Amino acid sequence: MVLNPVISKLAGKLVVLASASPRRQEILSNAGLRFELVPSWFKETLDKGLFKAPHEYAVETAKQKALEVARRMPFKHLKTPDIVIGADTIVTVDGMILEKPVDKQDAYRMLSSLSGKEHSVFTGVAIILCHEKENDEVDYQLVHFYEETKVKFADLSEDMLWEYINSGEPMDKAGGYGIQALGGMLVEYVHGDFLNVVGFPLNHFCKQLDMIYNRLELESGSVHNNGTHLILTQPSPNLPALSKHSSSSGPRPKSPSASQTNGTQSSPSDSPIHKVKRKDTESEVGESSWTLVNSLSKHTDDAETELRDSENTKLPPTTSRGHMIGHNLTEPEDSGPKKEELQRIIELMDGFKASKALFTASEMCVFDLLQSQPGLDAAQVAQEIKASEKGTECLLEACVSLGLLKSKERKYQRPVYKNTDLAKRFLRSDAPFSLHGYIQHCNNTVWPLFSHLESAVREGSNQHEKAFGKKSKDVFQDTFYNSQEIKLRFMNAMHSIAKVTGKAIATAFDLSRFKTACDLGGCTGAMAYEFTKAHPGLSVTVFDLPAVVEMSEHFHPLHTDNRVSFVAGDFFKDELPKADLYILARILHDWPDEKVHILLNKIADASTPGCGILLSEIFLDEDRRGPSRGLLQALSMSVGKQRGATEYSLLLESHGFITAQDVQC
Ligand SMILES: Cc1cn([C@H]2C[C@H](O)[C@@H](COP(=O)(O)OP(=O)(O)OP(=O)(O)O)O2)c(=O)[nH]c1=O
Repeated sequence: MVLNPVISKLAGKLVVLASASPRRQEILSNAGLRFELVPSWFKETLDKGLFKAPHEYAVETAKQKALEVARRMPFKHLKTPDIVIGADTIVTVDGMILEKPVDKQDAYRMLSSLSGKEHSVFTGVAIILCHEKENDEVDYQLVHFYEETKVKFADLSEDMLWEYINSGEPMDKAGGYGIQALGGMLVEYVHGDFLNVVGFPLNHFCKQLDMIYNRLELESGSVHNNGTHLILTQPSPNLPALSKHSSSSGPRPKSPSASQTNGTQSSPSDSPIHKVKRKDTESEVGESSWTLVNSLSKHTDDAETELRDSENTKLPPTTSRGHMIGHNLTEPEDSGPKKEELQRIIELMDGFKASKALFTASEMCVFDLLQSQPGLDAAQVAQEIKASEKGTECLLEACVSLGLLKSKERKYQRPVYKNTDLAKRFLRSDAPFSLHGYIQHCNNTVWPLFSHLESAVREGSNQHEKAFGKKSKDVFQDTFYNSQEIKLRFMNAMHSIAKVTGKAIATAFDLSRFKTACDLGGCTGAMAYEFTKAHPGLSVTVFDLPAVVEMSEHFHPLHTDNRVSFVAGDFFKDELPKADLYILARILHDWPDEKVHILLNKIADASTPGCGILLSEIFLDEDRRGPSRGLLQALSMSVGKQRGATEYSLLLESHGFITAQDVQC
């Protein structure tokens, strides 16, 4: 039995701890983790001067320790591990990085520099996920993060210092002390994770495992919606506004008692605002980033942005390789462009090429073709998709480099191609979680709009006319969307996104007390079906424009659930169907505040105490510095607006709904 269910996800996997540290072994085995011990041979000799902040040094060392073991095992141990864990602990004080002392004198220098002061202990952790490929090569997916703990030492007398050094304890420990033993007597306070000081940030590690195995696992439709949040709100029963208030379009008067009177009001510790700020608090003690080494896709979480942002604010690099020599607290000299900096810029410059390669391969049905006929070479693919051989070869090779296709070299013959798992799951048009429809929308609608971004920025208006020769005010009702083909494409896009994200949204909250729901702007009903699938006692009415409801029949044959019904209407004008729960998934960002108020007013009118709203959107960070996905989307939005959690909560509150729960999925 293990306390943390994430640890149990590793049962049956070959987990390797690439560390000789007895502390790390003890922490992880006490947590119930079963692992094999293969200490790393990597020498901790990275040049500290190359790192902008101390944690980067610790993370890089942890990565190198783990990678060395991951690469060695298939050859020396003749087995490939599933996961390799590496870690590196350092102590920083006054801009210096302290590792393990080389001798007693070194320990004395370290401990006297810590005396009477607060210092930081950083542990960098690298988790390497090894994927064996058919050709016996191994792909390494790397997840790394770090944790910072602040420790304050009491003033240490010379006698104490030498007594402690002579105990022998300092010698194999970063900073020359062991907080878990005699060294604990030197410590006045600890802020942060204690185990991080001892050598392994167990809590942060479990959170990362959770990200790997629960959130990012794309099995059974649960996906990580990078930045998508859901809010479940319910009207306060004490608000007269909820019973019979006139449905004016402006905000309802806010009752100061609203949040105090409802029993479900969150305490500060679990209020949505607090949770949205979770990232800020976490960033005080640690950050994480996701990189894929060698192949396939690249996951980036918000913390990676924090990592970049924090570069300028952390300690300047030490200039020495040693433990305490020559630190520099002034502005570091610009030693020319760093590899990672250039890489980041190049990634940004090339981003559009990767998108367009994906769109083109998808439009030309390459993934469908290679699904039905795996193992074709470039000439055969070119013939099937009616394209030039040269162009097709370039496209196929680009897709291989992006992790969308796999190629197999053959002696004296041209390579053959087949879909990667990613392409099988998301890119073929008939896959259960196909994003084909959404990709087509990106290629045919979003892409042309973005090609006029400069004019959009100059003019502050949408560029439909320039991109498509038609003006667009209300994207869902104007002439642009009047074409059947375009409407169907848009519905296809919404359908595919709803299918991929629907389960995560439907299961994010306990909805057992709701018997009826209304999915406003529910389009093809894909989301509604996910809700009925997840909640056997729930019936869902999809409410959307008449033309949409009419066309949604194209998608119905897939579904036979009689708990999903469709009602045609305009949610700004017509009466809303009665329901216990109103679902607003990816709706509100399309509209300015005035329109949002009209819609929320109508929901409030249709609601009785105890009813709820489930809101799913990309929430901007409170400081509006991320996530990029939301901010980039805003660039092509015409009348709508991206908002943060507090902004949404305030809009909801002004119509008598208090935020009951906020989750990120
Ligand atoms: C600050 C501090 C460090 N430490 C230990 C944890 C680490 O084992 C060590 C820092 O050295 P590391 O280089 O991080 O680890 P290591 O050399 O012991 O093991 P490996 O490289 O094989 O993984 O210091 C304590 O045990 N207690 C403490 O209070």
